[in-house]
Amino acid sequence: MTRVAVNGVTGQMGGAVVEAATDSEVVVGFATSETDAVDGVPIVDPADAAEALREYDVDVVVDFAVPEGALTVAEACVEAGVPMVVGTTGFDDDGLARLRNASDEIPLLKATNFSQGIQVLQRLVSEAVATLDDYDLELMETHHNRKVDAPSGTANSILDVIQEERDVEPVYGREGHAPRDDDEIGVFARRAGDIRGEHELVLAGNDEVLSLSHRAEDRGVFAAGALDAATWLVGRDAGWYEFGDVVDA
Ligand SMILES: NC(=O)C1=CN([C@@H]2O[C@H](COP(=O)(O)OP(=O)(O)OC[C@H]3O[C@@H](n4cnc5c(N)ncnc54)[C@H](OP(=O)(O)O)[C@@H]3O)[C@@H](O)[C@H]2O)C=CC1
Ligand SMILES: O=C(O)C1=N[C@H](C(=O)O)C[C@H](O)C1
Repeated sequence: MTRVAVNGVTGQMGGAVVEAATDSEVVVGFATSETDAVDGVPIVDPADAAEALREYDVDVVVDFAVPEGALTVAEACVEAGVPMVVGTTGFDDDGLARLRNASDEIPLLKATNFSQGIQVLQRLVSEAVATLDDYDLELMETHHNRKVDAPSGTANSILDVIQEERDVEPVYGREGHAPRDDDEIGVFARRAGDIRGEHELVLAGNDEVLSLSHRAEDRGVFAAGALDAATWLVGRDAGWYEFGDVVDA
């Protein structure tokens, strides 16, 4: 069985990963709060992660935490020579560069969304934007009221896919006198209740509206995808990998 360490083990996604790990074994977790164990998984401070990765003979780390915590553990993975799956979102450019540096030394797979449906949505978005190349584009995402980063990592990834096809400028949450330019894309983030994650791209023009959307109904979908990615990553060469590499394999 693959021996997994979970970064952010006390969080919503950390708990979902522990629950979903039936074909792999979660042997240790990292979190800053002073808790000894979650569901029988011992918890270690991220500052001591490198030592714990060796002590618990970890094959791969699965991370759903906060950017600073993910970076601390990525550096521990480099020190201990352990592959890492990064699910945390909200990195700034410096954080992303530090992850890229880590991937020079270890296999590192980063995804803003571990659902297979979002993989397909991204392909559909690419085709729709390339084909309906003069339609207005508007991107919406909705998440639970505890989410701290906005727009979501997934919305930013969808925006990247769109910008590969068309030179559109994002306008975040319009207000006031804000007439629309042809080459802008409105981007909107809503936060409410316990909504697991919804994303929608609307393309409108030529007296018609096309809506491409995805809704996650349970965090288990992300946890299962991340664990699949973790198993796939063990034994790979150092480098930067994405969830599409796993799904297409
Ligand atoms: N890629 C994907 O498919 C998905 C990505 N996500 C992303 O995963 C991340 C976590 O989401 P979620 O579980 O809902 O958030 P939570 O707030 O529920 O959990 C965050 C976790 O991070 C821990 N943490 C805080 N600071 C540190 C640190 N310095 N080092 C290590 N751990 C730390 C917290 O525990 P403590 O305070 O005890 O340290 C907690 O366990 C977010 O960035 C979210 O966007 C979420 C779902 C799917
Ligand atoms: O914080 C969440 O919950 C989620 N975060 C990811 C994101 O920022 O895109 C993925 C998913 O939408 C759930």
